[in-house]
Amino acid sequence: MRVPFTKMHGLGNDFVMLDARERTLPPVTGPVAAALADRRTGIGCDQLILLQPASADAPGADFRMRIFNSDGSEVQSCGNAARAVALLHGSDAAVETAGGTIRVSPRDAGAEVDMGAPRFDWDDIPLAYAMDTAAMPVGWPYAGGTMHNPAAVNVGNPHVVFFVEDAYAVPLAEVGPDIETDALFPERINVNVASVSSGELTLRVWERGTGLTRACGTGACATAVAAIRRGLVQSPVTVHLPGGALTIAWQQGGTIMMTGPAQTAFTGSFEWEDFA
Ligand SMILES: N[C@H](CCC[C@H](N)C(=O)O)C(=O)O
Repeated sequence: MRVPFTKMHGLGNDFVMLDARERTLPPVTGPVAAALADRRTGIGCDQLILLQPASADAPGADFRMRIFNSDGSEVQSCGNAARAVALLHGSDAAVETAGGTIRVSPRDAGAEVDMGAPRFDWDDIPLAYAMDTAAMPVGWPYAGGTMHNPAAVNVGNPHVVFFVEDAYAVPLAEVGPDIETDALFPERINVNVASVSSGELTLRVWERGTGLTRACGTGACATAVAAIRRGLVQSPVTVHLPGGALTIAWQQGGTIMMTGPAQTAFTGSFEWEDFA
């Protein structure tokens, strides 16, 4: 079966988009997603995004977005892909995800997304046992220092956020995998390292199931919420990632609004049987 795809990205966090809202595709499994995501033997992407008709679980949604990391793991949310979906869909939409229903609105060269409300309870992250998620009594050493007292936030998917002097001084490719797979995080975790300067955030992310990416929308949301909770910045806040900047707005008790760019790189097609 010949299958069309659209290659898109949000600040360099890239996606292969499969649109099965009006056509039937064979089941997308973890191994198929990982094969398509492979940058040498497949199309290559950080995440594979599958659009389908909304399920009965989300009556108010216009359609469903499923997210597969490049390791094939299916996860609950993807902020940069939400903006790409807004661009692809071309109008406002309520989008069902495993992390809850989000609302996307195309904006000039990008989109605004209501990512829903963050959750902070230890068992909502989830953590393996009870702990204060505003400043966790844990630390991880790395060559040259120790990162400690992170925050944990669930923004549809799980994030741990470390605030450090210089986000670019942390060897994130070394310490990220250890934290991602620590037993404290039964569903693994996305690892955010951020620094604060002039009321803005500088952020780098080791993504669960993918590794270092040029940008992470949910990471920007989680980090902004954690920084606002700690009084380090005010809302709305600009978050500078390696691939570019996002604007995140949030007030205690409300939902997270993320605004930023999204782009289409190219379109193509592939033979399903070559990857299944
Ligand atoms: N790696 C994430 C999914 C992709 C999130 C990221 N690409 C974004 O823009 O939010 C996870 O396992 O929860």
